[in-house]
Amino acid sequence: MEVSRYRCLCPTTRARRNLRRIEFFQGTLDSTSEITDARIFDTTLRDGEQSPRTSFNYEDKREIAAVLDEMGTHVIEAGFPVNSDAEFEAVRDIAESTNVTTCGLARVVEKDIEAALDSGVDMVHTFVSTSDVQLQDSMHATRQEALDSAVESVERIVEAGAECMFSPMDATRTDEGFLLEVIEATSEAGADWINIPDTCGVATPRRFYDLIEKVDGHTDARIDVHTHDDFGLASANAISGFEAGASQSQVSVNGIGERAGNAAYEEVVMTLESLYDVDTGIDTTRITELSRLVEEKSDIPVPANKPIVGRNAFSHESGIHAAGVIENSDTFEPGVMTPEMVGAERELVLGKHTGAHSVRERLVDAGYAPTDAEVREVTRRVKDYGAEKQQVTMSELERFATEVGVDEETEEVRA
Ligand SMILES: CC(=O)SCCNC(=O)CCNC(=O)[C@H](O)C(C)(C)COP(=O)(O)OP(=O)(O)OC[C@H]1O[C@@H](n2cnc3c(N)ncnc32)[C@H](O)[C@@H]1OP(=O)(O)O
Ligand SMILES: CC(C)C(=O)C(=O)O
Repeated sequence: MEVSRYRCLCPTTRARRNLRRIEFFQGTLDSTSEITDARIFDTTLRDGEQSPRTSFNYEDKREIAAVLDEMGTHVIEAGFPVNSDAEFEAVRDIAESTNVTTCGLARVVEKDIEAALDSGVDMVHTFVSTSDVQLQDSMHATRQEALDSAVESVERIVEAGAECMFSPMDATRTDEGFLLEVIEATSEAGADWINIPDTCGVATPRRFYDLIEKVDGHTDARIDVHTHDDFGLASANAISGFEAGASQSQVSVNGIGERAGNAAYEEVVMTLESLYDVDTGIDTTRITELSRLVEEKSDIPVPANKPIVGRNAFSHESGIHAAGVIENSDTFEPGVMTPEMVGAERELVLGKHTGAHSVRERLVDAGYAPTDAEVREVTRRVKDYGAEKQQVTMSELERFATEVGVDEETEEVRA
């Protein structure tokens, strides 16, 4: 029930934001939840594009990559070069036209790795299944074959001079002894990054923390995590990975990706910034713009209640909440995250749950000078109208004000 935008309740400057953080977190950030190293690897153009029924054309990929680059994203996985000529060209173009570290995906297959290297990306991300179910029924390979091809692939990438990321696919459903053996072997072969993928989204934050902590003890490579949202835990697991020592998380804008998707760019970045006090270096004020761009290009609508980028993320209809927010937005918003920080706007929405404070604010904002009795009467009409599931727009509010006979504010009053 959108009716109006409510701006400038609480000016947000970086200094104020930092001050707030200190107030909110005094004594609550203990050493186990500290995150010191946090980089963002965006896979919107690779895993995000694997969303069923989604495909980005060349221009879409370029446009999305340009915004991610301008925002200061650390790595962009531009695609899977062996997929097709069009994909190869798009990846090559992004590698050439951006300043960011670019990455291309490759199976542990020679032609995939050569295609990725030829595309000119800075980093090649190679992966092999390590869980028994995938080895048996997807790759049709033994553990030894998977291990050998992983090592050979890493060696080839390192020899070619590209940065190398290795993923034991389905790590969270892999026998732990074998997982550690593959990680040790690929690390020795020269992998710069070991990515731990929760391919089928079965990790929980606690279990994922334990796994990342264990992996950290078996490699000198930097650790990256790739989490899926089958149980709605992708972003929580990504953060848990950071807490356990990972340096980087793979995310996608709006959380798009295979099945239920990946950890969401906006959720992971804002959690790091606002709840862990990490300066990611990313320009968060463009998050809403980025989300709208990916929504349009992917054709995957963002749910209204999606954290940070959903239409309702900074909207208030309930009377109690709106009344509090009118005085101080920290009353019913996180406080450590404001709409300004993500390039969004706060909205006071009028409907069945609206209270008098909100109505008064909207009327005054629109140039009226209502009495208390008039506010009560307009509020009654707003509620009745809203209860019929009708949208209470600004023009409805003005109609109610006219019907009730609310005076417009005079020059004298204004002075
Ligand atoms: C969890 C992930 O997101 S993994 C990434 C998944 N992304 C994609 O698949 C998107 C792009 N994929 C593609 O364009 C195609 O699947 C290609 C080009 C990679 C391969 O296409 P095709 O040769 O037609 O094979 P197809 O896709 O039907 O089957 C996959 C093949 O890859 C093999 N495979 C799967 N994972 C790996 C791996 N990590 N390393 C080596 N081979 C692998 C399978 O065993 C199967 O081999 P087979 O053809 O000998 O049976
Ligand atoms: C390629 C790998 C990292 C992947 O996308 C997954 O396991 O989900």
